[in-house]
Amino acid sequence: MTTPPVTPPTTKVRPSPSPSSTRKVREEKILVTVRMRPLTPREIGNYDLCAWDCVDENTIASTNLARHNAATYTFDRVFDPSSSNRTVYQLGARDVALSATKGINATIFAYGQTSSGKTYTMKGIAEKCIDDIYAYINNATGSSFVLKLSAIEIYNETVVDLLNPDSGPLRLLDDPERGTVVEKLTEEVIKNSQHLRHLIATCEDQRQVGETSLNDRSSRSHQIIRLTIESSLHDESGCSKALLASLSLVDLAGSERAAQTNAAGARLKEGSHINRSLLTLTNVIRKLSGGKKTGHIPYRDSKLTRILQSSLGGNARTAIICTMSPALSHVDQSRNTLAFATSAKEVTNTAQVNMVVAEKQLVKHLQKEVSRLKAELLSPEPPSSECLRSLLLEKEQKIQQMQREMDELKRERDSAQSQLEVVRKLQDDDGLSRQVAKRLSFGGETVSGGSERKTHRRGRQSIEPCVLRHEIRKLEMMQRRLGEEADRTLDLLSSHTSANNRSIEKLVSDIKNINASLKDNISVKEGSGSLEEEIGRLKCEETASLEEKLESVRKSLDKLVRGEEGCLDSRSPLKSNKRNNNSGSMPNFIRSPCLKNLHGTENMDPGTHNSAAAVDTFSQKQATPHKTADEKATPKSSSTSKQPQSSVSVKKIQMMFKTAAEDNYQNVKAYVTDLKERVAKLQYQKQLLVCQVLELEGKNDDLGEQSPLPRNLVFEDQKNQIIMMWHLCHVSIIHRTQFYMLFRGEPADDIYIQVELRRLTWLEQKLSDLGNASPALLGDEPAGYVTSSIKALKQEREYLAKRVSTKLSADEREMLYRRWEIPVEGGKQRRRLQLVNRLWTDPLNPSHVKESAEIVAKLVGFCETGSAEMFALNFVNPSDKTSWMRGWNMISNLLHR
Ligand SMILES: Nc1ncnc2c1ncn2[C@@H]1O[C@H](COP(=O)(O)OP(=O)(O)OP(=O)(O)O)[C@@H](O)[C@H]1O
Repeated sequence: MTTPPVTPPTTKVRPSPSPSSTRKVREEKILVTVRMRPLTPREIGNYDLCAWDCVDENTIASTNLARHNAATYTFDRVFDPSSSNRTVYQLGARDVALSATKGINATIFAYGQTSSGKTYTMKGIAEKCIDDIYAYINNATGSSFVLKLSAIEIYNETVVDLLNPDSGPLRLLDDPERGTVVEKLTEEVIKNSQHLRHLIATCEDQRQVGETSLNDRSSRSHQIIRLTIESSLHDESGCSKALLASLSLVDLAGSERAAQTNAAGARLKEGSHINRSLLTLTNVIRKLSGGKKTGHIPYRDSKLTRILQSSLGGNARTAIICTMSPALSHVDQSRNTLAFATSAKEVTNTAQVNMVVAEKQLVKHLQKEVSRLKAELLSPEPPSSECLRSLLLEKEQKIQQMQREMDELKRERDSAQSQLEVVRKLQDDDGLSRQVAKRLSFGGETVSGGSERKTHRRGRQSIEPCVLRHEIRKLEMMQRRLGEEADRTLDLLSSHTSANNRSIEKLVSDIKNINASLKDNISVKEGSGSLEEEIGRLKCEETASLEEKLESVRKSLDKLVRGEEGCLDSRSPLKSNKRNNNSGSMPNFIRSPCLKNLHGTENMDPGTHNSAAAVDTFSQKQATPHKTADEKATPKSSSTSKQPQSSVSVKKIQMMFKTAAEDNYQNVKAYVTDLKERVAKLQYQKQLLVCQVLELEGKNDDLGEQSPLPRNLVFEDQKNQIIMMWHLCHVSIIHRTQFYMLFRGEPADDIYIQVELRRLTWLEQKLSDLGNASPALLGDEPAGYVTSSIKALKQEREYLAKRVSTKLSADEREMLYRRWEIPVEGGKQRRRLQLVNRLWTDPLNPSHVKESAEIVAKLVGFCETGSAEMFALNFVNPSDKTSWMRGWNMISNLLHR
């Protein structure tokens, strides 16, 4: 199949400069779907359970999880493991992909942890896209199409041309018209669909070569295949009109890296690799999903987000297919994927048809536009009073809206303050404070990430003093940054105003004070001081003082904003009656530009000395608490009469509103919002930290004291955690059985339970670190340590299966086969193995666990009077395989007694 007449671009094409009203802008949310792949043979072999269920075509829910971990998510579409690539394409990508044939940019992403099926899905999507695009082209009459393909891979923030890998790393350039472009990127003109398929396969191969030469490179690199479609329509005059759009197919790196980086935050372990692009992608999505499009979106923080900027909240239609494994062992990663998908659902794009015109047409259009503007400029007609009135009205509305936002911010701040008060009070009350500490430190996110993540989940690990010290340092750093930021913002504000403004001076000195006090705090030497000192310092730290200072800054800002209102009010025919008490009564930086304009030389009132002096006198009056009778008697009109209002041209007033007021509103608003956000964040983090410190103190003080929870509840909770971790770490089922039978929650068992919990938590962390450090190992090639463990578990099951015939009577065997639904087919040996293979496979089902333990105990001949000391296992590094397996040897020795 060949493309109909290809028209090589004879003239350079540019985006159409036609007025926006003639270009249709389409606002729509990103299409977000989730695809759950089947369990892999490896996962099945590891007795992994399904942790998720596709409840209906939009909903996915956790299953097999404890109730407090249960969750339900809804998306535009959810694809269960039986869904084919065709279904996923048709319902999750087709509509978006085909937009590219109609001049609208389109992007399809696959996001998910490694081995969740991203590449599998994107290959299917690419295939189906090619079919559909060529079907469309073949049916379109009167148009000609030019298709071009480019492909890149981003690995370690290096961009490589997949169509010309020898070209080495490529640079990104900022093109004023096209946005970010990859310099010297090969773009192949496509001859036909076979050619396109061949080129895409070449890119895949290229990626595969990378994979073999550098281990798990594919799971760490992002691949972007971009198909550019230009469709041209020729009219009789010979001018051509064209639509130009691109379809980007993006296969992202395994998302566990983003999650890992997020979790660890600034405390990321040395040496671990950060995939900046993925982290930035999640940040960008998170910010955009908060409805922020005007604030700073960190597109420029990574190459991936720079290249795909238009696809994330910009001029494109976007579909994201989130892929996930159903396995219980990947439940955390799947949750991260679903959280990402949930954020992505909220992102809105503004796609539009990209019209391009030939140069001749463009020149014509621009000439017309120039003449129109010239005519407008030469027009002597001043703006009508109606026009002025509407301008004022608009400004007034802006002010009111800003006022409402300020009130809202104040309310939020007050509520944050009262929460802080509550926490402080709770600190005074020992008993209560510990409960709060528990709730806060186990329930929510802490300042730090990585290791605390486990603490939250298990709720059992203590926090190391050095960790807390580090957290405190981090808070201090953040405080310092806040101060610096405030300084910078203030400089910016000051640049808009007259130098003699007292309010600004006060603001400057307030912020300098804050900075000085912050620097004092930071002057404590890094690493010095004990934890107690840190806690003492933290407790008596002047949060309140920082707050007071910021409050003072805020008040200054409030004054400025009120002054701004006055500035406008004094000129507003609509508002001056309502608010003439305040109007024009405050010298301020918002007003200053107005005054500057008004007191310009051509409009200078001969009776006025100069504008700065006028402002100064005015501010002095304001500062004087008791006015003299004369001053009071001074008619208001006399001061306002000095304003050269009447002599100012309408155009100047317009200019004044357009520039000075607008700039100042935005600056004040952004500044206040930023301060508020940062203070709230710091307060929250401090609360968490204080609570953690309290908890630590409580643990240290009360070691041996009675737990606030009844013993049996604590034991049940710990037992369930242990059982789940046995399962996740593939621990010997004989070990599980003996432990389960021996320890029933007596006070003397505590130490063994604590040791087992710590051992398993550590082991699980270690295994997950190993897996995260080398994501390919989580796929079809699990880590050697895990493999050894699983192998040992299998051997143990085979061993136990042999004992079924000797240790159980025929009746007992039959009864068990019936109870455990072991099919009759397959012979005795097979049935025995099937029975044993089912033991200890459902950690969340207490009766299953109990029965499993009873059967294993019977098979091995355990009685409940075993020696507890055998459980004093060592903490060894799994890299030391032999010592790590020693626990196994102990168990197998038991078997051969
Ligand atoms: N929907 C599915 N149905 C059947 N098998 C699947 C499905 N999705 C993925 N697989 C299989 O799972 C394995 C991993 O898939 P794939 O390589 O696509 O994962 P990935 O997310 O791209 O991994 P990586 O990030 O490491 O590149 C492959 O063997 C693939 O064939």
